[in-house]
Amino acid sequence: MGGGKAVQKRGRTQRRHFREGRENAWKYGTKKTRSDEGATVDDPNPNPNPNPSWEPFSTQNPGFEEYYKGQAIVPEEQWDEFISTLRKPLPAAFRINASGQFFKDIRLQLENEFTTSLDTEVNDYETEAIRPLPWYPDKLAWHLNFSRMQLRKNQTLERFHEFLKQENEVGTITRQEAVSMVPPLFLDVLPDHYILDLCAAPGSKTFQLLEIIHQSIKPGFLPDGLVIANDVDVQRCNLLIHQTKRMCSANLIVTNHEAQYFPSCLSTKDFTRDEHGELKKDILQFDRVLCDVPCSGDGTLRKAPDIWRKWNAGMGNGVHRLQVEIAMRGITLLKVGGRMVYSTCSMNPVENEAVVAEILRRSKGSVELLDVSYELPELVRRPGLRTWKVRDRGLWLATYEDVPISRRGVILPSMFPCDEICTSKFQSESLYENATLNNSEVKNNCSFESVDHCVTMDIDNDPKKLGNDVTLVHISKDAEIEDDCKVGASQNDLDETKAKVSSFSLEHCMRILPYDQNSGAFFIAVLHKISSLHDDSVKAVGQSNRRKQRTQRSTSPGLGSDDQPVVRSSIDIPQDDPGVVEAASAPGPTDKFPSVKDDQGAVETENIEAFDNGEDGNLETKQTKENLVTHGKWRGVDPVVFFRDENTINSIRSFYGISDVFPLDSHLVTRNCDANHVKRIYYISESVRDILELNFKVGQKLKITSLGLKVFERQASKDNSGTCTFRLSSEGLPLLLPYIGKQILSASLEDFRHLLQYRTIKFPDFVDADFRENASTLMPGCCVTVLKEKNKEIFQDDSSAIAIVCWKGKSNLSIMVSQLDAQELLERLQARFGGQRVSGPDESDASHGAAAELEVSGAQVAEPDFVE
Ligand SMILES: C[S@@+](CC[C@H](N)C(=O)[O-])C[C@H]1O[C@@H](n2cnc3c(N)ncnc32)[C@H](O)[C@@H]1O
Repeated sequence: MGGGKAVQKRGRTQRRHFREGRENAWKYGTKKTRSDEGATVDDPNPNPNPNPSWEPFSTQNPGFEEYYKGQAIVPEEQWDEFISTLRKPLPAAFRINASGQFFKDIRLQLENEFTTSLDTEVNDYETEAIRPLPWYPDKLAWHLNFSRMQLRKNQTLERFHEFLKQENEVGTITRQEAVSMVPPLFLDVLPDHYILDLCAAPGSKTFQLLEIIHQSIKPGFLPDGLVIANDVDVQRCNLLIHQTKRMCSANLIVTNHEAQYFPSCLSTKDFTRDEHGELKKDILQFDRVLCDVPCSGDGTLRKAPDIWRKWNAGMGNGVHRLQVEIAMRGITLLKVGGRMVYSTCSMNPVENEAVVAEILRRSKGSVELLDVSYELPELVRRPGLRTWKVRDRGLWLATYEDVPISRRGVILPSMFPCDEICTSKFQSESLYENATLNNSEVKNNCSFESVDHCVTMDIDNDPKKLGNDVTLVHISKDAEIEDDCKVGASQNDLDETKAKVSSFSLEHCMRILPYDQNSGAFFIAVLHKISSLHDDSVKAVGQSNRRKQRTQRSTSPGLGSDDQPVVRSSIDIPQDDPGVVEAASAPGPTDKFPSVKDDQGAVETENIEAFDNGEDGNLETKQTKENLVTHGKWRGVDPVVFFRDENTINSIRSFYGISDVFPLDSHLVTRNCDANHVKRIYYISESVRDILELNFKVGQKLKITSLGLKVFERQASKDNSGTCTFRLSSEGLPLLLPYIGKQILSASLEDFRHLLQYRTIKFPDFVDADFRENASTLMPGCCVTVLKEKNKEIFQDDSSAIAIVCWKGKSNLSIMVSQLDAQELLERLQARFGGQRVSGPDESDASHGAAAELEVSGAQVAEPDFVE
């Protein structure tokens, strides 16, 4: 535990240093710093400071300039504009959460109130202070013509800053780099799509994907599709869980796998026939796959200027192979007819065009690169390159033949723009076998902090907040970065005529450059799977998968059913499915797992659940305990179990009068096998349930770290008589609201506001006599209060219905809404219905609140948020 605290403290100090350093970079602008002096082309940092985190960031790196000039990434005459834009701070951007109840109000507020007031106040800017991004649909994404630092420092922007902070925290907006919003838009997602986000953390694109599938779904209904968001890094998975929790989706599964080995889930046990008599395969394949792969991150230079100092050509080379493997796994898991987007926040052709070309080469006509020039026409982008070079240890290499033998394990044929046939010439296993960069080596070689091109919230100074600084752990590996620049003294005599031009139509790829629309840089390619992959297309990847599995088997004793021999069934298993494991010997659908108790007891379970809920206090406990569970199938992650305790389900249904139309059976899950000790119950959509059942059939190959929407939480009150043991959760309320028939009140605007303002109100203090009466005669315990709008009947399934979870005590009614959410709701009500701006109990003279007796106290009843 102590260790955990120390780590936390160190993390905070590091983050503070990082922020200070970053701000200095902008303070000093592009002025030379000491570390720039005497820098040569091949030595970007000749004067390494013993404490580099204190050094103001240099925005110079001659190696960088030479590399990208050499790659002709921009026309020569535009170079100065390109490089000077890279040295300027990145303007902030954010998205409005389109599935939020108040998204139209927020958009209106931006269009009217803020656009005008900011333009007037901030008069030293030539262009508009804020504007919607022209290429983002429905004015849902906005660009600020000032940086995050200016936002923090400028007094006239303070109110806007406060607005952004609050809205981001409650989840109505998400701060995200503009270019990072692009890839999901090219996926062409529909609400019934099964989507796999292979490298998903910290989750900004996952959030977008969820928004798209939830759009236009009526309250009380769920989309048919789902998103599986995967990331190899468990800590970053937790950021993703935190980030996407604000979306309140029952259609999300978060998994923790190396994307290149993302499991195949194919059950050969329960094959059924469809209406045409065809065998229906029970297999996990996706309509859409997003491969937003780890990369060198030099497209985020404007946001993370420390990359200037770290950048070298080896970073892109070092991550190329992993990128190809992840992309090929994505293609393999994609349904025929499906679409995959490959993207990076790097400008480097070795990480971009070279990877796309290798996908096309390996898939031998089964995959095509789409021309999407007609989509998002207002987004300025440049065509992909057809020719490029590779740089290794100070040498430019035009073709693979130029690679010294000693470097052939690191510099791969697929990094060059060779044609389709060059694969067979080069793709011998031995070459790839030699390239043994594993994930941790890759981590050391590339700047993972920059891959976080989502800015969760970095505009205030709270170190507990999530932001791009969270990934600082990956910085400071400079010493381990193979500095290619130090080896070769200067340019070699490259015979430019030898450089090949790719035979693929790589101009269909898109490169977004910073100076075109004052943004960061990004690379996007849209691929379409025309037919199943040929057997040997996946061979390279498949073989390495099996090699990997063999290694795992020999090193980790408790791999569970993943550890079964690979058995192919006689039934037609798609060829593009490496690592298929027949499910015959796996447990059938069940809600108990024999190994669970052995691996982790209930205590561990509860801790992980708590962590899942963003209760930071439990993080250390979880981490400490997790250390104990270092092996075994679950390795620190609790398995998911269906919650089928009929007594509890019936009592919940009856207490809240939940209509029979709303299915609870087989849609509720927990992470605790012991029904008597379950603390939280989650709701899963039909699509998620199907995947979960398939996962059971195949022996739980998917390592699920989170899924579902929290709908009920256990409570214990002073007086248990007649009260349901589970209360409603705020996250789940919008889904359940249309089906709730009991324990529901409708309040006038005045009483509703008072409740939000004072949090607890004694019955006689309510203004509306009917409300007073109804509230006092309700069963004690959890209940719902819906706002009764003037001249409007309450329609609970009306998407505009505003409701909150409350607690009915002996003599008062209290809200079970966090302070921040209450404040936000008060402001939304004020914006929508007018009236005075009121604030929560902290700022007011809480006479009602002070007088009220808080009967929901007793720490077990509510989360700290709800207990005053
Ligand atoms: C570019 S970031 C993804 C950003 C994310 N898509 C978003 O929009 O928020 C790349 C992610 O890949 C993850 N990663 C690195 N290697 C991986 C691997 N082998 N398999 C899966 N994820 C990996 C990193 O942990 C990192 O979170």
